[in-house]
Parts: sequence; C-alpha cells; structure tokens
Amino acid sequence: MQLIESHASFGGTQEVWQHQSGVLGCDMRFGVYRPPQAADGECPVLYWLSGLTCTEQNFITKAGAQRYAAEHGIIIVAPDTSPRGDDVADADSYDLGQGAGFYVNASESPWSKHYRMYDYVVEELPALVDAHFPTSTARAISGHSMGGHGALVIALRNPGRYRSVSAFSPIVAPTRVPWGHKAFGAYLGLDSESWRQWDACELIIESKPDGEKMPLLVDQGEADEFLDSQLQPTRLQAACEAANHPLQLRMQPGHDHSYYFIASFIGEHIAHHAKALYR
Ligand SMILES: N[C@@H](CCC(=O)N[C@@H](CS)C(=O)NCC(=O)O)C(=O)O
Repeated sequence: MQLIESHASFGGTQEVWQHQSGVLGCDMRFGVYRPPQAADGECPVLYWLSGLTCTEQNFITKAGAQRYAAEHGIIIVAPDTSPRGDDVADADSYDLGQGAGFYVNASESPWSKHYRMYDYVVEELPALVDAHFPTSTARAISGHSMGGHGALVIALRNPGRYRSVSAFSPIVAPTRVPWGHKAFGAYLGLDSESWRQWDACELIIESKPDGEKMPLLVDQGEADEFLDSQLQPTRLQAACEAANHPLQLRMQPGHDHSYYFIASFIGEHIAHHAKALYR
C-alpha cells in the first residue's frame, strides 16, 4: 500500500492510498478520512460509493463530509468506481467501462477479466482497510446514483454485514432504465434473468418475509435531471410497500443530481449512520 495524499482536515487527515488489487487485477486508489478519534482507538467505517464518471476524488473533494466524520468519529472509505488502466477494457461513453463499474461482478468478455467491483467492495477492500487502519467491526454503506444502487444492493445482499445503509439519488431499478440496460447487457449478458440479483427493487420484492429488513434512508432531488429517466424512486417506494420493508424516501425540492445536493445532506446521513454505528 502506498500513501498518495495526506491532508490535515478537521483534526484528522484525509488520505488517498493506492494498492494492487488481486480481485480487479490492477492498481486501485481509495480515499480514507481518519477522524481525530482514530488516533486513540478503533472507529467504525462508512463505505461511500460514488457515481458515474467519478474516481476516489469526487466525494473527498466535494461532499464536505470530513467535518461530520470528525464530529462523530467515523472513518470514511471512498473507493474508485471501476478497475483502471491501459490494459483494462473501456468504452467511449461515460456510462460504460472505466468510471462505470456498477458494483457488479461481470460475467461477459471482455469485462469479466477486471470488472468485479462487487467482490472488491464487499471482500477485498474491507479486509485491506481492517488490516491497515484502526477500525472497529461496525460498518455502514452509502453512495450516490450508480453508487446508491451499489450501496443498496450490497447491503440487501449481505444481511448482518452493515449496521445501516443510505443513498443519494440511487438507481433503484437498473433492470428497468437505460443506464442499467446498457451496463448490465454488457457486463452480465443479454439474459436479463441474471440481472435481477443486482437490482435493489427486485431484491426487496424477492426477500424472505422473516429476513433482515434494514431501514433504507434515501434522499432524492426533485430537480434532478435524471429523476424520471434513470432513477424512478417511486419504484423503490412500491417495492418497499409491497414487501413491508422500511423506507424513508425524502424528496428534496430544488435539488439537482450534483455534489451540491450531496453536500447539503451528507451531515444528516452521517448522523444517521453514527446512530447505528455507535448504538
Ligand atoms: N452528465 C454527466 C453524467 C454523469 C454524472 O452526473 N455523474 C454523477 C454521478 S451519476 C457525478 O457524480 N459526477 C461527478 C461530479 O459531479 O463530481 C456527465 O456526462 O459527466
């Protein structure tokens, strides 16, 4: 592991680390905010998954999360959004290939060689983080847009692994919208039956009545340019109602899809996670 950046921030440090990922078969970078409390003992970890076109930089430079992570004593880990490198498959468009890993394990050539972001976020990255940073066993997960989809799917598929989950403007039903059709068609193949295990709404509808029902906190801007075409949060509302799954969906007037929206509510999300992480 190599330290790429370190900046003092709110009594802690915002760091960027690089490592060789065995799961993805390439070098990967991730941000780690180390709150002041981590100097004296173990802290819980919030994993943040960013959206299309992002690297590990977008969240750490734009969300303003450090102030709240320092206040609550939470380590925040923010990985890149796909495998990277000249020998990693890519596409010309912003919504497929590098910067658009969709937090799935690809089964189709040429993507299957490197695109295993689900295994990276669920297995390899937490093991690495736990080995190198003063983490407690308590974990939470959140994300934005494609990363909101990732956070919801990862939490729903791994009962007991996370204490809380939240999302900003998530792609709640990728099997039913253009971004998902394009990415899943490429990464998972044309048999859409295999897509359903990567769709938050499908996972909720298919969940066992007596399984874990972790409450979902979702913020969505009403002026989001992708609201009707790609995000469609009413699908999540309907799935949660049908399956009796607790959901707090907050429609936020005037807000768009950008990090200005995330910065406006990240403090409330971190407070929400802190309650579960320090319960
Ligand atoms: N219109 C955008 C679509 C991509 C987009 O809005 N990405 C969101 C996540 S889905 C984002 O976080 N962008 C980076 C940023 O705002 O810093 C583009 O073509 O770049």
